[in-house]
Amino acid sequence: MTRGFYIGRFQPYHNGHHTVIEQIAPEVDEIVIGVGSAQFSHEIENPFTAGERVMMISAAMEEIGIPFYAIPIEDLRRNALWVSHVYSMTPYFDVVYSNNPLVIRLFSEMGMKVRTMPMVMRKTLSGTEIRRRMIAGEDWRNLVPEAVAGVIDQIHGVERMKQIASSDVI
Ligand SMILES: Nc1ncnc2c1ncn2[C@@H]1O[C@H](COP(=O)(O)OP(=O)(O)OP(=O)(O)O)[C@@H](O)[C@H]1O
Ligand SMILES: NC(=O)c1ccc[n+]([C@@H]2O[C@H](COP(=O)(O)O)[C@@H](O)[C@H]2O)c1
Repeated sequence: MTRGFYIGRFQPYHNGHHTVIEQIAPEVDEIVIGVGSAQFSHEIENPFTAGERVMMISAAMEEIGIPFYAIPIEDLRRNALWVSHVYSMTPYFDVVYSNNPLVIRLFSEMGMKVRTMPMVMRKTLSGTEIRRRMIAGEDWRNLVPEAVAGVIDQIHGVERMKQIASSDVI
């Protein structure tokens, strides 16, 4: 039994994340998905709650069909303790998948096996670009799995983003 760990903020979960998970799936029996910066929501950079992000991930994972756990993980102001904090919240895992230099360093220093994944269409498949498009009223739906667009509609996510963006200016 091999378990992989993949962490992100998933603000929102998009097709870049989905492609990474499709690539991880054949290499492991189960995936532990860490929903990072879980304490943040209703901010321009972090509009969605951890629970909403769990809904997006769960909806998207249905079409991949591998057993998974989506686990919210709050940030900790002590990088040296963060890996232990993650371990305390998750099922055991054997390998970490990340492109985040700090995540790679912290897990590597603890002796964990870490794999990086190629970036996919990074100009458009980025949370930052998708949030920008949502606020600007541009098309973002083709950048996320259909099931994720459904969750964002259900929670009136775009309306929230626009409202947060306008009150940020005031
Ligand atoms: N297009 C992509 N292709 C492959 N990996 C990606 C892509 N976008 C993000 N990732 C990776 O997925 C993990 C989680 O990313 P994250 O949730 O921060 O998304 P993001 O698009 O980078 O978000 P933001 O723009 O809000 O910072 C990171 O390791 C990141 O490098
Ligand atoms: N000290 C900490 O709290 C700490 C350290 C490293 C990564 N993280 C979190 O892990 C996640 C990494 O995801 P990204 O690769 O999407 O940035 C983020 O939510 C980040 O805040 C937290």
